[in-house]
Amino acid sequence: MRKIEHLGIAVSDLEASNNLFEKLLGKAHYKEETVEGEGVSTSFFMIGETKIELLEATRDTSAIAKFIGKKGEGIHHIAFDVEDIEAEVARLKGEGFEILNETPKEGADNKLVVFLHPKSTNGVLVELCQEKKA
Ligand SMILES: CC[C@H](C(=O)O)C(=O)SCCNC(=O)CCNC(=O)[C@H](O)C(C)(C)COP(=O)(O)OP(=O)(O)OC[C@H]1O[C@@H](n2cnc3c(N)ncnc32)[C@H](O)[C@@H]1OP(=O)(O)O
Ligand SMILES: [Co+2]
Repeated sequence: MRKIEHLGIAVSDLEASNNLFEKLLGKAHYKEETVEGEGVSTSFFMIGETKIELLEATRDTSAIAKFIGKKGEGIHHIAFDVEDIEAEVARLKGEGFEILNETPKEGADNKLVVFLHPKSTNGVLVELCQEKKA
């Protein structure tokens, strides 16, 4: 793990939360992106070397919709930047962590992503992110 890539925050209204976080952080978000595969619309703020990722569900079956339905808005996951996601998945599997998708999938912000089940990480949903190679 090289650094915290982003903190994912589940929100019900992306536009309203963009305004709130722009006031909070004193800066505008630098991109919005929908990831249909995940059923999310995202918005990113750069804070030093780390990002805040706001996530709104685009469909009822999305993980974000289910999370908000159960727990309300709030911190949803922590994402770590990794050099080699396949190697990291193999290492973590060997360490006994539960990998939710062994094959990396399309993430936002030009990433390949893998998730670990929160029950194997002290109740914290963990995402691994590798920058897609050009
Ligand atoms: C990829 C685009 C973008 C990016 O950065 O590029 C994203 O970050 S997309 C983010 C949204 N996508 C995901 O979260 C994908 C991975 N998540 C999942 O596969 C599910 O959400 C899963 C497996 C974590 C939970 O799904 P499930 O259907 O099992 O929901 P339950 O409510 O039944 O949860 C079971 C159990 O886990 C606890 N839980 C659920 N979500 C979280 C969470 N975010 N953090 C911590 N714990 C979580 C939930 O409370 C249940 O625990 P229990 O003790 O049984 O109540
Ligand atoms: Co994320």
